[in-house]
Amino acid sequence: MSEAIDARGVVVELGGAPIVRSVDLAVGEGEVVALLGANGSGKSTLVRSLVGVVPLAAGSVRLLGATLGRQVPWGDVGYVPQRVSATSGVPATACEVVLSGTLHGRRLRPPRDGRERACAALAAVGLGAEADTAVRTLSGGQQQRVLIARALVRQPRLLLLDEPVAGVDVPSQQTFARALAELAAAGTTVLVVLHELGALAPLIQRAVVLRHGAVVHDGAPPRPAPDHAAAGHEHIHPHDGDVDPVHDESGVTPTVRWQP
Ligand SMILES: Nc1ncnc2c1ncn2[C@@H]1O[C@H](COP(=O)(O)OP(=O)(O)OP(=O)(O)O)[C@@H](O)[C@H]1O
Repeated sequence: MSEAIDARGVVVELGGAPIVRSVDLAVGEGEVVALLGANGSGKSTLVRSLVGVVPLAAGSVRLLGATLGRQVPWGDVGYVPQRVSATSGVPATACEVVLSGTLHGRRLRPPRDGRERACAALAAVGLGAEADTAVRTLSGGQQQRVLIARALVRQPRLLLLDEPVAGVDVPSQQTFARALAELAAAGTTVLVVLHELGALAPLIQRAVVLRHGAVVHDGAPPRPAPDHAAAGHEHIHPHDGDVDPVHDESGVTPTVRWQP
């Protein structure tokens, strides 16, 4: 299996402090991997370094077989940052924002079927009825879904999502999970930062857990104990192995919450 992401010895320093500490991360083509960890463990910073938004202090990254830089086929890469208000001041409709996702490199005009594809991508995140709505009038959660649709419309080979469903209502999470499942079935590689697996749990094949900027677990995703997963309860379960997958920064409290 060739690697869609091949990161070796990645170190990121921000404000003079090491935030990501010598991370090796290989994600094979077609894999769906969750990046987990407590607040401040470096998940966003790692993902940002993988797409070149923050510079590497050391190490190397290859995406889709190319060294990070202009050689990467960016048209095949979708990236949705953690919720930002980047769209809130933009006088554009949801459809127009999504259409901009089809533009990259030398492609300066949307494809002929652009609107159709944009509408399909909006429908995939539960916003089919909002295509012509000005994004600035949408809620924060809806704007985040517009950005997800903007990444989906590329029909990317590699999709990096930073907490895509944080603050999104459960039905919309499920709609999004279905869209992601379709992409994954079509062979798209997905690296998704999550606090909880939630609606995406059935898709996640592997979990990488960061703590203090270093990988402390890379393997099976945390899963609920079946006899405890009664509806309406929130449970905390350590992983089956000898490593608890997510701790708070004190290293004491497991914080993998399973919501049935
Ligand atoms: N630009 C910056 N300058 C200095 N420190 C930063 C910067 N950006 C992030 N950090 C610090 O890096 C650490 C990791 O942040 P990061 O956002 O990557 O963590 P995270 O695991 O994604 O957290 P969360 O789950 O809260 O989003 C935090 O301590 C944060 O304060």
